[in-house]
Amino acid sequence: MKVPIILVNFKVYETSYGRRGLEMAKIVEKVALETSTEIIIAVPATMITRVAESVTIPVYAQHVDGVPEGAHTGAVTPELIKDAGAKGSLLNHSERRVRMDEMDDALKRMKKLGLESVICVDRYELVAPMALLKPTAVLVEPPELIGTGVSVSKARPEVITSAVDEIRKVQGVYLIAGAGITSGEDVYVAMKLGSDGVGAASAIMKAKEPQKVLLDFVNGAIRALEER
Ligand SMILES: O=C[C@H](O)COP(=O)(O)O
Repeated sequence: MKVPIILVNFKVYETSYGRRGLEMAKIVEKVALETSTEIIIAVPATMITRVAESVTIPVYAQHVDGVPEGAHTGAVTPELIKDAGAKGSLLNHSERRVRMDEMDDALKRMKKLGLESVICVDRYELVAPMALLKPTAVLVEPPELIGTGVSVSKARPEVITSAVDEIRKVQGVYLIAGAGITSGEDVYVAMKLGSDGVGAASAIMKAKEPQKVLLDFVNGAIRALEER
């Protein structure tokens, strides 16, 4: 994982799967290559192999289950996503919670498999406790702003600054901010407040011109880094 971190969560938007999902992955790859910036995409589990075989950017799962191998119908385990070609996964997104004991187990197995991990939390108070589990990054997102187009950078900047204070208590874990990130300015502000990057979904997945939006994001991130 490299700073600036830009993580595009495909969720299950209609642009996330099939031919359109593949096209979206290619668009993200194009922007990543053109700007020499790493952009991570978290795709539906059913798309991991197809996408990972088609693009050079890091492909993540959106969720993993901490259940052991064996009789667990429908589970998506760390071993399965690794085998499918994923480089990492989100864990505990507010739209896909994971029980604490399962998260701990999933994380241990992900580390063993060399997979990156992004634990999502819905409030800054959970940043340090989750960072102590030593994921690659913690993603803080106020759930009420997710998908609204009203960014955490503008509406709840104190969430980012408090989360930055929390992540500093633990060495070697990145902090990502998300929820409602819509423009390069939102990315710029999130990073100026001290985050290592952003997570975003709707602004890109629902955009008429996702390439333009993403390019704006990357430019905002680069501008913030240059001013550090
Ligand atoms: O993982 C991504 C977040 O839930 C942000 O979603 P959003 O950009 O649609 O607000």
